[in-house]
Amino acid sequence: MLGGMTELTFTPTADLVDEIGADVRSCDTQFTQYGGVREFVGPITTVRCFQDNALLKSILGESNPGGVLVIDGDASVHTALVGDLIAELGRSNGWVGIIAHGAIRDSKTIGGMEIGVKALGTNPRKSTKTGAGERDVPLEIGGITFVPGDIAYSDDDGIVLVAAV
Ligand SMILES: O=C([O-])CC(=O)C(=O)O
Repeated sequence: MLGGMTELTFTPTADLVDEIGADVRSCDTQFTQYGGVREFVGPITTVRCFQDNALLKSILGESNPGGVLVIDGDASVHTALVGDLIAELGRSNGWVGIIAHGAIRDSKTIGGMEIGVKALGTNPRKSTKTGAGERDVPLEIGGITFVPGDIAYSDDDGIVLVAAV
């Protein structure tokens, strides 16, 4: 046994749409791929924070093999929510993906890392580090609700959510 964690099998998002049909939860937001991994799947943890990244950093500091962190930064690209150190922290703790409704920095380095990272854009400006924000809350992004525990499938075509069984 490997700690009881069952690895989820990646399925292309277009195949999921074909399987699920009209009720599919596919995110309309046009994210850019920045990570070295372009296809990932995993149960989501959620966090909402505005131009402040202390809370998301502490979450990515928790061991979560196979997990995907969805960050709602209210679409602000004024500051970077994730840089190479935070992305590496997540990768080293088993996280397979980070989806940031906001900006990142150190994009060149992140492009060589073994983790999926999607974001709206980049900005080298740092976020504040007060810890403000909320975790494990439903997030409305791109016309769908990201509910903690949902399974996110992410690839070059988009992001599809499936309820956990
Ligand atoms: O510390 C930050 O605000 C983000 C950062 O640069 C990193 O993760 O490397």
